[in-house]
Amino acid sequence: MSAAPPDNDVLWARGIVKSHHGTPALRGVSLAVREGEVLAVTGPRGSGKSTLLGCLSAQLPVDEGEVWFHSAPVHTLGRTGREKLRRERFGWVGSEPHLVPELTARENTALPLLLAGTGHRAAYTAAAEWLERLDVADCAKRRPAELTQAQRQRIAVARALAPLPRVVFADDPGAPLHREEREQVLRILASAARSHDLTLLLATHDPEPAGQADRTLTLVDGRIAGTSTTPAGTADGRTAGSTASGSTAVTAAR
Ligand SMILES: Nc1ncnc2c1ncn2[C@@H]1O[C@H](COP(=O)(O)OP(=O)(O)OP(=O)(O)O)[C@@H](O)[C@H]1O
Repeated sequence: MSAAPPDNDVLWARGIVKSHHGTPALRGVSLAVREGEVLAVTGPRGSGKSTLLGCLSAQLPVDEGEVWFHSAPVHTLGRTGREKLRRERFGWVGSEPHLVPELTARENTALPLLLAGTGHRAAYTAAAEWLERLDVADCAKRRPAELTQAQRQRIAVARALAPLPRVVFADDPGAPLHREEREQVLRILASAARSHDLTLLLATHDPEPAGQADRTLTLVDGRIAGTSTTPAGTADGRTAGSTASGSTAVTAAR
C-alpha cells in the first residue's frame, strides 16, 4: 500500500479496476482531485463515468487499486465505513431526483440535515436558503408530484448541497432536462460549489458542461483518454492544454 496522497488532493485514486458481473467498466484509472476543484468527467455512453463516480464516492468497492479521501484509504473500508463516509462527507445528485413523495420540497431539502442531527429550526432555515439560491423558493411547500422535472432536479441539488459536503458527486444531473434547463442547473451547481468551496465531480456524456469545470477528464472504454484544463478565471467553455493520456494519467490529471 502507498503512503497517503498529498494534502491538497481531496480525492486521489490509483489504478482503479472495476467490473460489473464480469463486464469491465474501469480498466486502470488514476487521478487526483484538488480541494475546491470542479472536475468534469466526460465520455461516450458506457465509458465508465458512473462507475468512476461510484468508486470515488464509496458507493462501489473497487476490484483493484486505491481510492483515498484526504488521508483515509477508502478502498480498505467495509460497507459501514463507506456508508459513514458518504453520509458525513459526500453529497450526491443523480439523473433522477429521487425525492420523498410525501414530503414538501423544503422537508426534502432539510432531511439530510435532520438525519445528521441538525436542530429543526437550523435545518429548515438552511433548506429555505438553498431553495432560494436554486431559484425554487416558491416551491418550498409543494410536494414532488406538484412540481416540474426541472424544479424537482433543482430541489435534489439543494438537498445535496445543504449539508455542505466536502465533495459533491453529480452523475449526469441534467440528463432528464431540456438543454436550457440543463445548462442552468449545471451552472447553478458549479457556482454554488465554487462559492462554498466545495469540490464537485460532474459526470456527463454531454461535452458542453465541461465549460463549467476547471478541468475535464475524458473516459473511453474504462480508461482516461485525455484531460483538458479551463484557463483560470473562466468558466465559459474555452479550454486549453489538452493532453491525450493513458499510462501517464496521474501526471496528466494533476
Ligand atoms: N449494474 C451493472 N451491471 C452490469 N453492467 C454494468 C452495470 N453498470 C454498468 N455496467 C457496464 O459497465 C460499463 C460502464 O458503465 P457506466 O454506467 O459506468 O458508463 P457511463 O459512461 O456512466 O455510461 P452512461 O453515459 O450511459 O451513463 C458499461 O459497459 C455498462 O454496460
